[in-house]
Amino acid sequence: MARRPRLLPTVGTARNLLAAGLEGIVDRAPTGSPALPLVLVACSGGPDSLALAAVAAHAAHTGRCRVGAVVVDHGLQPGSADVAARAAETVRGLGLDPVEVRTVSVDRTGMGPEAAARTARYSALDDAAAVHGAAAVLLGHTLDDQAEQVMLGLARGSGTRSLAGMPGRRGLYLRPFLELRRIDTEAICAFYGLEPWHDPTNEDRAFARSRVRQEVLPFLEDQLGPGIAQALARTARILGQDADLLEQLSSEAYAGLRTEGDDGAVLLPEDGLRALPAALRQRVLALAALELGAFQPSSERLRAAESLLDRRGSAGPVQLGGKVSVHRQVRGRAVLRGDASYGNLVLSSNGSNNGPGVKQSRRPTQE
Ligand SMILES: Nc1ncnc2c1ncn2[C@@H]1O[C@H](COP(=O)(O)OP(=O)(O)OP(=O)(O)O)[C@@H](O)[C@H]1O
Repeated sequence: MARRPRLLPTVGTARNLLAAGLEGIVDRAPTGSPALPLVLVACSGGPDSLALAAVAAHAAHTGRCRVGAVVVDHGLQPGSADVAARAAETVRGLGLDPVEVRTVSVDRTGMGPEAAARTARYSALDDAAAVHGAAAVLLGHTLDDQAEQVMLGLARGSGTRSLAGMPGRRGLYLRPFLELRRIDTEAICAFYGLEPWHDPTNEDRAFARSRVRQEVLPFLEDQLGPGIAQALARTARILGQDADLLEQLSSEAYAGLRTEGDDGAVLLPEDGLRALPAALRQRVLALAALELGAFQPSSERLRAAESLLDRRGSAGPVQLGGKVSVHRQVRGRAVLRGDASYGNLVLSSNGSNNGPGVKQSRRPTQE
């Protein structure tokens, strides 16, 4: 009989990471209860999610939870159905139950292929979690994925939230392996005798992420010394905490400043906005835009909105996206005195509520 290799320290670390991630989720039900919570592994058949499935199968054997899996077939490459079927068979072999293959149709309108596949995948995972009443969905992202994400964010000139990378937990979704290296997930697969599938698109230089993985990070490691991936992941953790704080402070500031105008418009007093640090001012403007139904406005649009505070008299509108615009409204007396502190920034949806002196058809001050 083939002897099982000795337990790798990495396997122990991975089990501990998963146990920590599941804390507060699986310990709600008593051990052995018929209503054990179900955890679903989102499994592509690649090394990261296959290692996660194996480690999660071990968690199921401890009797604390049930573990199933969802394999999504994006149908984008020839043979994708076979890859999905093989992944499903492998995780069934690990004892996971239920195991589902979901075939999705990827709508690429207005999106790159990666983003379109991601959107379709998350919608399938959301649905599977709802159908099975899952307590959590596990994703196999590793420290290397996090480092690549931060690097790509730096290259785009992103802000704090984006540079904070992927969260360890958001809603139902958990990423217990964010502190593991990709090389570790390969070792875990080898330990369990699993043969992961290697996605050829991960090697495709047409994708910026592949170039970061294959060329940029190895180059930086060569030039700056080892540990660059860990350093980038550490930056993500630090910025994640900073972003949480900034978001909390801006929510509080928004609640303190916001009043309602006519037709559902949101009024923000200029003197209150000016008194805020710049980092909060733009976030407060973004919160108002989000409340009115815009997507997260770009930093250029937010800067343009903020610059209305430097104008004399009524000004704008500046478009913030999603039919939400902002204009500066100054009361008559204030215009005469040139006293900006008497004005409001008025955010409204559908171009309604463009205050005195601002014609609806006027072009945005800045895009
Ligand atoms: N087709 C899929 N079906 C189910 N889950 C998926 C699928 N593709 C990705 N995922 C989930 O999203 C995570 C990140 O996916 P991504 O494509 O960034 O990495 P990957 O290199 O494919 O990961 P892996 O090594 O697990 O295949 C995966 O670890 C997995 O949990």
